[in-house]
Amino acid sequence: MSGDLRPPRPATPAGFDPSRAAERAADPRGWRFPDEARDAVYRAIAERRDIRRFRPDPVPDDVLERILAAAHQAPSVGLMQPWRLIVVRSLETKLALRRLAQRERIRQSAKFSERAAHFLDQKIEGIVEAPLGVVVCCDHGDPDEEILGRGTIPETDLYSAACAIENLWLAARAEGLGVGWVSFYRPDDLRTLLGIPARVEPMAWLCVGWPDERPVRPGLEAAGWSSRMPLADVVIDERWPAEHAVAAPRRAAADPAGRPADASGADLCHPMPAVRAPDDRGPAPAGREAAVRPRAAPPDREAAIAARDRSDRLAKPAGSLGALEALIERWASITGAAPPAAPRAGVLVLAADHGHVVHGTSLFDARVSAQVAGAAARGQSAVGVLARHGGHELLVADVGLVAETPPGVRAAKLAPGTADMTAEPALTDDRLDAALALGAALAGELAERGADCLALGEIGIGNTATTAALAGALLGVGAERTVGRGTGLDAAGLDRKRAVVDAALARARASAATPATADGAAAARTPAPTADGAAAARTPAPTAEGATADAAPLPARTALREVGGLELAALAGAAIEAARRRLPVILDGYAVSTAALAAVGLDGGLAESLIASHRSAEPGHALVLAELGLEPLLDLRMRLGEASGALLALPVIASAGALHREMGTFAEAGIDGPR
Ligand SMILES: Cc1cc2ncn([C@H]3O[C@H](COP(=O)(O)O)[C@@H](O)[C@H]3O)c2cc1C
Ligand SMILES: O=C(O)c1cccnc1
Repeated sequence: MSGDLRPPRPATPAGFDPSRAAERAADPRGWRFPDEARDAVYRAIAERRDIRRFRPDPVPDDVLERILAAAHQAPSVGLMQPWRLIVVRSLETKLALRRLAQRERIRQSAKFSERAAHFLDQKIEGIVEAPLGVVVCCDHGDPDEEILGRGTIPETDLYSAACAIENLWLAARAEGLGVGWVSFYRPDDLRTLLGIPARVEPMAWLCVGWPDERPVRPGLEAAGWSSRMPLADVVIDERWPAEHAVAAPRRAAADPAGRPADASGADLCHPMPAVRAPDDRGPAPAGREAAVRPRAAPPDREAAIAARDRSDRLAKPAGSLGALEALIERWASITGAAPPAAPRAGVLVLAADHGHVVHGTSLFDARVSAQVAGAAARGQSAVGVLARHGGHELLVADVGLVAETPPGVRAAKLAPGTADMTAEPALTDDRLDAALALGAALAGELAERGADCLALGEIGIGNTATTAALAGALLGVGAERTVGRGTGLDAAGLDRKRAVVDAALARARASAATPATADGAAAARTPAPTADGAAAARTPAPTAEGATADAAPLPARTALREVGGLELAALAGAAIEAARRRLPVILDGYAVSTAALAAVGLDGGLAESLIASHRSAEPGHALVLAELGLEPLLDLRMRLGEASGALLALPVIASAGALHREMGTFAEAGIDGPR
């Protein structure tokens, strides 16, 4: 017993396992996992995929907690644990992020090939499809706090948070959960949406849910985009090789054999952060801004998923109907079903005049508005012909013509035109309210008469100048970006129109910034609170190219009141009413789309009910559509108005409906599915 003369074993140091030095020396590999467990780790790594399609089934809380705990076990420099994990379940938030991502995609679309655009499309849809969003943020904390290891490399907190993302991703794979990393948004947009403070970096939106695809190799590789580089290309012996001898590591070309390896799972492009202005789409604002309460019906996710599932089963290559598939899904999410094979539109064309035409903002005289409205009602103008041939019900209404209401046109005049927007607010608050209500009533009337959707149009000499001012006010940009030729102004006319629009914008911005007055109109002049509680007039907005805007955007109600017009305000009311009734709103050109942008400012939920028919030749239209996150179905370089573009898109919508409803599935048509 006393034969063992070795000194007593020192106690195991705190935080270590009980192995002895001799044991470790005898079996240096003794710390490894049993083979099966080790293989499972490598398998999770090798079979991790960036997932884009998700089932709607919920993720149980215990599974979610395990993957969040895995993220939280990531290594971090100085044990700073900078990650913050925001779990998002709200459909409203997911829809809002999808809009932001769509907006970025449209803004940057020129940079993408068709293939890239397709990948991004799918990625963006994943935001809404996945039951969960996990936003991984990095809290930079106090830069002066001493953190081990951060001294020379300040980005170490980001590196650490990236490890947390990978941990979550691998754990999710082991659980059978899919993760899709989305970074196609402006960080400031996401900050505003989720109330994230400026010192915190939103690094990734992770879509998390049960996958509705089980890819054996990366999507980008399957599409022949690129493939995993050989290990030897990325591992360097001892020293960086001389640059002239070996080309810098680059992405490998596609490997047609498709080795089962992964490529980047992250987005194709990371937009530079830019300052994004809050708008007035936050909580219902106080005072007059609140006159129109959010009323849009929520999207029907189940119907949208059912439509997508059917699209996938139809006898065609997956996704081959392109934008029509997105259209069908949107229609289903609005109405509960795919488009009918012959949708009947209620065509609402609202006519009014504009005070600023005295400055020569149109090639035509104000009296022409009523003449065109009369011709429309008689079936002689463009919308008259298209509505007749399409078999759609057409309602032309005078909501503010200077001339007498022509025969055949609904008499609903609120005023003989607007005031001159360069000199005073184009509308009073009461008139604006009346116009919103009138548009809603007219839309309701068409809905009651059985319309499947609402096609919106306008008539009003000078209304492209009003539209340019409204778009400028809503987007925080100047006339340079929003004014086009309208009915066909020459260069001098264009200059005149720009000057008028800039003058109106300057007056409107000054008026909106004026503090309270005794007449009680003050509430309406104060920028509405935004999602993060700040004033709307805080920061300039990014413009379509991502540059900084000229000025702070104005709240929608303020913008409508300051520049008008009566038909645009009534169109906004009509769009809101249609969305409440689950009717798709088919936008026409520049004027209608800008009215819809104002309507979205009054009721954010409306955005999901909009369908863009065409892109007008008016240059500002693209800006407005991008802001709405909408891609038009057609681009025919039209610049007519009246709802002509909306009616031209209806046969496309009808065809999408017919295809969706009447094509056979692979099984029905006896066609073999993909290998
Ligand atoms: C004959 C005629 C028919 C039209 N139909 C639509 N518009 C379109 O042009 C007008 C807007 O352009 P601007 O701002 O340059 O005046 C609106 O009436 C719009 O509906 C017409 C214009 C004219 C002249
Ligand atoms: O795009 C439009 O809506 C438009 C363009 C020019 C004239 N009227 C309307």
